Amino acid sequence: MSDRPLAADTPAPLIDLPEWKRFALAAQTCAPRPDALDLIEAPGLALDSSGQRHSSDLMAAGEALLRARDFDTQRARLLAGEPVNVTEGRAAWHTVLRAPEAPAEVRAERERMDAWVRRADAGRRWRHVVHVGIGGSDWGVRLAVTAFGYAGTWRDVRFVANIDGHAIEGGLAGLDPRETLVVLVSKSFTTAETLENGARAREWLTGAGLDPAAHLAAVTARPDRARAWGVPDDQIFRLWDWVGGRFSLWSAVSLSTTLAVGVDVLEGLRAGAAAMDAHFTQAPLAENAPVRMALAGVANRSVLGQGSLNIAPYDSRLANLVPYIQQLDMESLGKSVDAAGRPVGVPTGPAVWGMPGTDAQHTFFQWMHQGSDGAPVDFILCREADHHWPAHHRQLLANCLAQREALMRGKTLAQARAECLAEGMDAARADWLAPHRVHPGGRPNHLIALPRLSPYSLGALLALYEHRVFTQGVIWGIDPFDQWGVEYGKVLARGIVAELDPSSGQASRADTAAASGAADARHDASTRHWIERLRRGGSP
Ligand SMILES: O=P(O)(O)OC[C@H]1O[C@H](O)[C@H](O)[C@@H](O)[C@@H]1O
Repeated sequence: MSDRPLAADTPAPLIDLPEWKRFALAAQTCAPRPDALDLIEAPGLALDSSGQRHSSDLMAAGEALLRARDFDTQRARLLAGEPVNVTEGRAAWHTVLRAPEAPAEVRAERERMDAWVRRADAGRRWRHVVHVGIGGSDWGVRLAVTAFGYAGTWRDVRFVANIDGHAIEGGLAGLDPRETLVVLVSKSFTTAETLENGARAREWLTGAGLDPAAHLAAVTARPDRARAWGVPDDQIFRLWDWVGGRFSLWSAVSLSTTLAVGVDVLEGLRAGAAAMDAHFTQAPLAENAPVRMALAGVANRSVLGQGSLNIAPYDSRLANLVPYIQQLDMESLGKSVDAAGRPVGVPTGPAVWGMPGTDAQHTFFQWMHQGSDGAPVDFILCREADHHWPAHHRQLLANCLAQREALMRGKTLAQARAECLAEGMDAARADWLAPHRVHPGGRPNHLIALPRLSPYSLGALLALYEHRVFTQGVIWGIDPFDQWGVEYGKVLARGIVAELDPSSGQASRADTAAASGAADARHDASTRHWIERLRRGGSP
């Protein structure tokens, strides 16, 4: 960790800035204007912000706010690989992983992995791939494999993330160990879930009479640990400390993606993301897609009090986009203090949730239309489908546009009453039913349209979200690249694991405390109760 002084990275408190007050006032006093089309054509996608509040005054206030936050300098520091992750004193240089002119060591590792995969393909090796990793070492790969391998691939890829033993049991069930490659992905190579699940897979290989080393590959920033764990050097692929886990799919973390759907997919993802990086760097702020999404996100969350953000991809192949963005956004922006440790003073990152449409319409869209809170929505669609049923695609697109229009337009009491009367109800019944059919409308949204779901457009989409998250971090003044909150629970779990083990000394300490009636100061009464009870397993 660097001892770099914080001062250089410490912005002024947001709420003290006159630019913030101007932005907040402008956001409060303008309305969404869906009749004024507000469209940006960015690489790989088009962003329609017509469903967000917008006005020339709000845009000018947003630009002034970004200037006050020294946005140009912060963006340049991100892209130059400077230590923008202030609390951990390191860079977040994911953009270089997809840069055509990447440093030699990055290019060399890309080539080494591609060559390894091509050799495996040529030899038709590894009918089954078991990808073991969690969080940033999992979601990007799941997303890409589902997006491009949705119709099946000759290699069967399974994902094992959870420490729940059922996950690894199911992940290995029915596979032929002789045909199986187990890919362990862990930046730190210390993550308990990944190492435990990896150990079960290794036992499974040994139990089948195989040399596990021949069936293991690893992707990590700590090749020394992977080597000590038993992975041969030529099957260890590198990432670097200066890449955050949730920003790492551009690296060898996507080994399983390339085994499932080809090295070209990863190349396409990188090319789309690199094009979005160039757009983020060069486009004027008013036409800069990530910046516009960030300004809308800050207005919705910090000014208008919207507590969540719904992601609605109208493409079933993008089912894993929701957890991917959940981690990207919530691990990055789920913080309440700025880089100097002061309260930000306004609500920061929203809860991110969602589900592909049209499933979502039959699950929670009722709440979006008429619930007391509602949520801003990012609608995502692909103009062209890759199947052969155009009528399905027309219905899918129609549903997306209709839901969006209903959320924007709403329906007044007078309209609802007139509708009831037109359906033949008498006036008394129309008066009674009409309030149930009112929609407030005015729900903020973006529409993001990809030409089709290509690796290029998906890469651009993911980079759009990465830069949106970064820009919101700059405005709020928080470090979007650390995740201290994840640590606390991990540390407590380590202690409780030992206490749950009936053979451990720690557990007997809890027993003794319970037997003597003395409170065990390490836990509250309820946690202590459950440790005791769960230690006994199924017995009463
Ligand atoms: O890749 P690893 O070191 O195994 O880490 C896996 C995951 O661990 C934690 O949950 C972090 O909060 C994530 O950001 C990270 O992606």
